[in-house]
Amino acid sequence: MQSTISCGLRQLKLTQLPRPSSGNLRHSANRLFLQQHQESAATSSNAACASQGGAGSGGSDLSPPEQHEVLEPLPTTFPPPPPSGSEHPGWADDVWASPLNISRRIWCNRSLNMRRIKAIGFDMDYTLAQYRPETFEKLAYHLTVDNLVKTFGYPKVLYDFQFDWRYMQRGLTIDKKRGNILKVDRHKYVKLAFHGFKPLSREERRATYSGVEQFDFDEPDFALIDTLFSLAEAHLFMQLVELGDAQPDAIPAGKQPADLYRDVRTAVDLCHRDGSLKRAVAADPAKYIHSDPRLVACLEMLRDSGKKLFVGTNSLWDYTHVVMNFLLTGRVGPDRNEDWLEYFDVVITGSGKPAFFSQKKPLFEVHLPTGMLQNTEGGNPVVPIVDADLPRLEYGSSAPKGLTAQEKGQRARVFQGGNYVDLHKMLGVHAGSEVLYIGDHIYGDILRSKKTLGWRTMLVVPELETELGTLATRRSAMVRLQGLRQQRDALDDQIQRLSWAARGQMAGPFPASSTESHQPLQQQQQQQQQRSGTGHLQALLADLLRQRDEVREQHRQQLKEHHEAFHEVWGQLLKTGYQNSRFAHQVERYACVYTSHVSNLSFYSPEKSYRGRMDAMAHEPEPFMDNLSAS
Ligand SMILES: Nc1nc2c(ncn2[C@@H]2O[C@H](COP(=O)(O)O)[C@@H](O)[C@H]2O)c(=O)[nH]1
Ligand SMILES: [Mg+2]
Repeated sequence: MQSTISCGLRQLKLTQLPRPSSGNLRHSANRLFLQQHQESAATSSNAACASQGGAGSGGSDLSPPEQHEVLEPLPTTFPPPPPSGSEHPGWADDVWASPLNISRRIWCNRSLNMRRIKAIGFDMDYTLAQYRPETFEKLAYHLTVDNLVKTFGYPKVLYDFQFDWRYMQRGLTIDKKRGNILKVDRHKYVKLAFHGFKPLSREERRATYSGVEQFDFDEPDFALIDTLFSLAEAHLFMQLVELGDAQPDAIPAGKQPADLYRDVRTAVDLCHRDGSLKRAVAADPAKYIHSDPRLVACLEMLRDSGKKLFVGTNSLWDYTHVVMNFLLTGRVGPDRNEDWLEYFDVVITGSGKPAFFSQKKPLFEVHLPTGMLQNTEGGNPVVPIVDADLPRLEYGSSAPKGLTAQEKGQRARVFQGGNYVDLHKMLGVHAGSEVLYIGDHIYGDILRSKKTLGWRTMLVVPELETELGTLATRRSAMVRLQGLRQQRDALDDQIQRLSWAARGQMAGPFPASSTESHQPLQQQQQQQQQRSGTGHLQALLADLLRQRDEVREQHRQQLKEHHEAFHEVWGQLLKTGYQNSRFAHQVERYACVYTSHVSNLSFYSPEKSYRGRMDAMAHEPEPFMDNLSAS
C-alpha cells in the first residue's frame, strides 16, 4: 500500500506504515469500551479538574481548555490500543495453558523472579497511560509552534507546517549543532543520517561521524529521542532546520541549528508546564489516551499476590488524578473520585525523576480535597506551627508503615516529591532488588533506577506490538537474508584468501624473470605450470568477485526492503542495518524485561520467574530467531 505523509516542507512516501497487527475483535471491543467512555466524557466535558498548582514538570491549571484546535481523527492508531478484556482468558480457562499471543509477551533480558519482588512501581505517562500520538502529540506539536511564534518571535509561516507523528522513531539521536538526525548502532556507528529531511550520502556521513573525532552522541551536543514525548519536538526541529536552509530570512536572524533546538525544547517544556496540554486532556481524556480494559485486572492480580503497588510519576496530583480516573474507573469531569487510589499503596506525584533515585528531596503529603501540600520528614508529618487554616492529616503512630494502604479497599496516600529513601521506608523494602519499576523512559525511569538503586526494571515499548506483528510476517525473508549474508561472507572470505595467495605467487618466481632462459629445463617447466596456475587463479578470482557483487547487491536490496517493511525511513526500531540499534543496546543493558503494554503482566502468573535467553558468543552456533517461537 502506498500512502503519503507530509513532513512539512517535503512529502514522504511510505509503502507500509506501522499499524496495529491484531484482528477486528480487539478493535470492536475497544470501540465499545471507548464509546462508553466517550459518552460519559461528552456529558462532562466542561468539568474542570481542581487546580493544585505547585512546582514540577506537570504544573498546571486544569480548568476547561481555551479553544484549541479541533484535530481530525486519523484512521490508524499508534501506538496500537492495548489488549481488550475479551482477549483475556479467565482464571480457570484452559486458554491459560496455551501459548501467548506474541505481541502480548514479556521479553526477558535478565532473569527476574517475581517471587522476590515485594513492591511494583508504575510510571504513569506513556506507561500506564498510552497516549494517542495522532491527537496528543499533534496537540503538543501545535502548542509548541504557537509558543515559538508568540513567545520566541518565529514567523507565522510555522503555522503552515504539518506534523506527521509517524515520521520520527524513538531511539534516534539529534545532532543539535549540525541540524542532523541519526540512527546509530550499538557500536556508535552512524548508519543513517538526515539533515532536516535530506539524507546524507555515505561519504558525508563518514566524513562527519567516522573521522578522527570520536562522538559519544550524548548531551550537550546530542539529544536522544528516548521517550515518545520527544517525537513532536524532533520533527519540528528538522522542519526548522530545513526552513533555515531553504529560506535563511524566515528564521530569526543569526540562529544556528543548536539555537533552533534550544528554542524548540523550551517551547515544548512550556506547553507541558503552562497547563495548555493538560487542560485539553482533562476535558476529553478518551480523545488523547487509549483506555486499557486489562489494567484493573492486572493491578488487582498483582495486589492479590501480596505485592505493594505504587505510582511514581513526574506529573502532579491534579493531572495524575485526571489520568488515573480515566484509566481505572472511566470517570471524567465532575464524576472523578478517589476510588482509583484503592489499587495502590502509595502514590508519589511530582517525583522529579531521575533525581528521585539519587537525591534527597523533601517529601510532601498532598491533601486531596484541596490539593495543598503538607510537609513531611522521611514520611512523618511535620506539624505546622500555625495550622488553623491548614488541613490536618491523620497519621498513624508508626509513620512509614501507616503511610501505605494496609488493606485492600484502603486508599493510597498521595505524596509529592521525596526520594527513594522515603519510598523504601514506606514500602518496607530493604534492597533495591525487591522493587520492580515499570516505565517508558529508558533513561529517566529505567537506566537511572537500575544503575543507582539496583531496582529491577520493566520497559514499556508500545511500538513493539506493531514491530512484532511485522516481524512475524518477515520470517522467510529473514531466513533468506541470513542465507544471503552467509553466502556473501563466505565469498568474501574465499576472495580475500585467494587474493592473498595470488599476491604471494606474483611476488615469487612469477612473472618470468630475465634470467629465465639460463635456468635448467626442469625449473622452467615448473614456472610455466605456475604461470598457467596463476591464470586459472585469476579467472577464479574474477568469477568469485562477480558472484560476490551479485550476492552483495541482493543482500543490500533485501535488507533495505526488510527495514522498509517496518518504517520507510528508519527501519526496524531495535536494529540498525543488521546490528542492534543504540536504543536496543540500552534496552538490553538496562531493562530486565520489556513489553508492549503494562497490562501484559496480567497474562502471566504474578509469581513467574522470567528467564533470559542463553548468552551466545560469536563462536557459538546461532540460536536462529528463537525469540519468534519461544513463549
Ligand atoms: N516540563 C516538562 N514536562 C514534560 C516534558 N515532557 C514530558 N513532560 C511531563 O512529564 C511528565 C511525565 O510523567 P511520567 O509519569 O512519565 O513520570 C508528564 O506530566 C509530562 O507532561 C517536558 O519537555 N517538559
Ligand atoms: Mg512516563
